Amino acid sequence: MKIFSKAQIYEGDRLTAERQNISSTDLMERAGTQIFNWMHARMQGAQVPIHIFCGIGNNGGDGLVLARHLVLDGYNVKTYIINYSDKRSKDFLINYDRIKNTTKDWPVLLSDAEELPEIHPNDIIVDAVFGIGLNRPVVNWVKTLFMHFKASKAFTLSIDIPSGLFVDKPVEDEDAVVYAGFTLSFASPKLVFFLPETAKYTVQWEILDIGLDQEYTFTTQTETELISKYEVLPNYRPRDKFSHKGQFGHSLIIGGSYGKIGAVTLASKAALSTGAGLVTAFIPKCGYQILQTAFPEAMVITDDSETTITNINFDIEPTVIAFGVGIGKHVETVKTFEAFLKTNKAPLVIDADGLNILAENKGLLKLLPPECVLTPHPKELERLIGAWANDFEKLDKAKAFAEKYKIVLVIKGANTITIFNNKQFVNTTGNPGLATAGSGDVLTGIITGLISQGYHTLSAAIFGVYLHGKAADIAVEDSGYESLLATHVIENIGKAIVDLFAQPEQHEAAQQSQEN
Ligand SMILES: NC(=O)C1=CN([C@@H]2O[C@H](COP(=O)(O)OP(=O)(O)OC[C@H]3O[C@@H](n4cnc5c(N)ncnc54)[C@H](OP(=O)(O)O)[C@@H]3O)[C@@H](O)[C@H]2O)[C@@H](O)CC1
Ligand SMILES: [K+]
Repeated sequence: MKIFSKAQIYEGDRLTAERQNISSTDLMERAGTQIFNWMHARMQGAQVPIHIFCGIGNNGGDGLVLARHLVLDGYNVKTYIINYSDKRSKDFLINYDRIKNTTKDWPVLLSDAEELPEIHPNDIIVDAVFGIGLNRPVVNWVKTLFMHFKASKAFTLSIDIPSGLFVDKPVEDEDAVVYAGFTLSFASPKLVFFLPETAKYTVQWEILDIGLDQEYTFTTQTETELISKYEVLPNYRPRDKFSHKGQFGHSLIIGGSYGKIGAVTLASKAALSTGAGLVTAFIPKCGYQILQTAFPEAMVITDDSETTITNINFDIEPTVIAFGVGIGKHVETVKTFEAFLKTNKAPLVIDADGLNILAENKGLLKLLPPECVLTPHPKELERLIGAWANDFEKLDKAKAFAEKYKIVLVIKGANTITIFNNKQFVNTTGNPGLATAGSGDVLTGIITGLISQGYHTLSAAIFGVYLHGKAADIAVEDSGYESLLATHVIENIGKAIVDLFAQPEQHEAAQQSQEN
């Protein structure tokens, strides 16, 4: 799913009105009506007190449309205007008149924090104070109002975006943002729903289709894409009946050190479980028996050293090489890595201490093969690109770094973001269970296994991150978050692949067609 920028959303709204020959007021009516339908389907007329807080721009206008429909349908509604500015938008004013004329229900005007209404924990708050038009910090009394929402413990439904959250800037004051239980967003989710510092402002989100011009939404290129099943499926490479293991490549996993042979075992298992034709592990001598016993499907080549990697030397022709899991940073390891990079021609996936070696020897970066995959977690990323002040600066620096060295950068996190060529792909699968030992090794193996069978490194990174998260999502159904082991993720890669082709259950299908 595309994530549109603020400018693209405004342009989409404008073009839609123009091409469909409707007014912006009609589009607002659609938006507000969609929210009403969503609430009505869930509330079925329940008389829970609903407090609707409307700003004076178009987000507030959406709130007024919703309020009008709820009042006309007999809901228990109280509407407030948050009078933070005199610059009321045209469509706000039209809907302000409409609610007064059709319902005789005059909204309450709030201009300071003295007169805040009482809100009970079982009430519902609808937050239509600011939308994507927020462009500066909110004034103090509005901040107090947002804190009042939070303190009430009432369920909060935000329209389009939690008020106080910028679309394209970091939050400076955490109290000046609404904490939403649910956000109903128009046209596309906002990038901030997925970034570590701002994801917490909405527990859940859903997209409401307001019928934006289809040609515009299909043809517009976005900097950010949200990755779910429907984005990875078209890139899936089906196998034909007469395929043989020679077609799926040979993965070489270079890594391990004394006490860390498990990392290579996990990565090797994951590569083969994702479909690599053959897997060879290149490990220190001490790991020979361990690996052959723990994972007989893999072949093993040993280094000259008993405990570390000191001399990368093999006579096979791997399709892809993974470097770094469990490897350590021994000076001999660094030396042999440099020598290896100078002659290597195979696609490369680098993880763990492989990344730390790069960070400590930045001269090696220019030796990386084109479109090399790097999979740092935030600490490893910081060592590579330096510290950042906020998520936006992090993404900017990461994009510049990826561009400079022409690499595919996989930033691991709750919503892993893959960066290549100034585009960012935000993953949607995965869960807190993945915060466990070895889960990164498994991801390295999955990505390697995909490249091995012919996926382009970028597709392999995006698809691999998706599969890794999905396998974990399936696994936690049995294990719960706490008991999830990296091994369980490997065991469920197959189910994650099968799930790509699962037909949705009937109720899911109905919901999807409603959403589309
Ligand atoms: N476009 C369409 O057709 C559709 C749009 N839709 C809806 O419109 C929403 C966007 O509406 P919007 O552009 O009117 O902005 P909104 O967020 O309501 O803010 C209002 C104004 O407040 C101002 N302002 C900013 N920061 C401020 C601050 N800290 N303190 C005080 N004032 C501040 C700033 O104006 P300024 O003062 O800078 O001129 C801003 O313009 C969008 O999220 C969606 O819900 C849907 O109906 C679908 C159709
Ligand atoms: K809002």
